[in-house]
Amino acid sequence: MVKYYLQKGTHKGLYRNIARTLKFFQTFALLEVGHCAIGIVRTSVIVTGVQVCSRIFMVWFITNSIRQIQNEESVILFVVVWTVTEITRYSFYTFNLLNHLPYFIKWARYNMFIVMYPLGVVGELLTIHAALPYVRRSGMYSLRLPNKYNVSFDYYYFLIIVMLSYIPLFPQLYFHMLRQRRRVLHGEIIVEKDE
Ligand SMILES: CCCCCCCCCCCCC/C=C/C(=O)SCCNC(=O)CCNC(=O)[C@H](O)C(C)(C)COP(=O)(O)OP(=O)(O)OC[C@H]1O[C@@H](n2cnc3c(N)ncnc32)[C@H](O)[C@@H]1OP(=O)(O)O
Repeated sequence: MVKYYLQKGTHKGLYRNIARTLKFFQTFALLEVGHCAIGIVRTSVIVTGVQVCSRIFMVWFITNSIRQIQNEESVILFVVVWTVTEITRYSFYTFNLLNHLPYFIKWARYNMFIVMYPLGVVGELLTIHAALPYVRRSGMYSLRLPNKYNVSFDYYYFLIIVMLSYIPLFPQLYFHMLRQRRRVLHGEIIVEKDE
């Protein structure tokens, strides 16, 4: 991403450039949910599931599907935030497994989210908001009556519901991380409700 920006001097076209890699790795992250479900990783399936599904949704059903929004600054915002977050998170896992975890990586894993999570949410919500006019105009992924299934679905309103669902869901993820932070950095014993 940095190389692209330095070479082109603009963020326009950056999403197209990284789209294939982004789609591959974000989809691959579904394995993380499986790992929690079968107990390889000791963390909440619900928290991990919401996190992974919201990203897959952003990648496939918003950014990849609506070409007109791919050059929005908000797309770059959430992509940069996800990237920085995952570099830190996977460095943490790797060094942890090697039993040589530098304190600054542990510190970064359990502090950076305080700023990165809200920034990621802002990027995602602004991107969905930017998509709304195109979705309304094109009627994409919508099913209008009459049809042979006798079912109607309006993707435009679905997106509004998705945006509203951040209000109850995001605090759950954020407080989960705050609890993890207290456990790992301050040694507090925390009992998760959904475990
Ligand atoms: C149909 C559409 C639906 C849409 C719905 C929309 C609603 C959306 C609501 C809100 C969406 C928010 C969107 C935001 C997205 C962003 O990412 S913004 C960027 C900032 N993001 C973050 O900072 C993410 C922070 N969150 C997390 O990291 C997560 O909560 C988590 C990864 C999902 C879970 O982490 P946690 O419970 O803290 O578990 P860990 O501590 O990481 O792991 C537990 C133990 O397991 C070990 N481990 C885990 N994975 C691995 C691995 N791959 N390899 C090796 N080891 C692993 C880990 O070391 C821990 O071990 P111990 O320390 O021994 O316990």
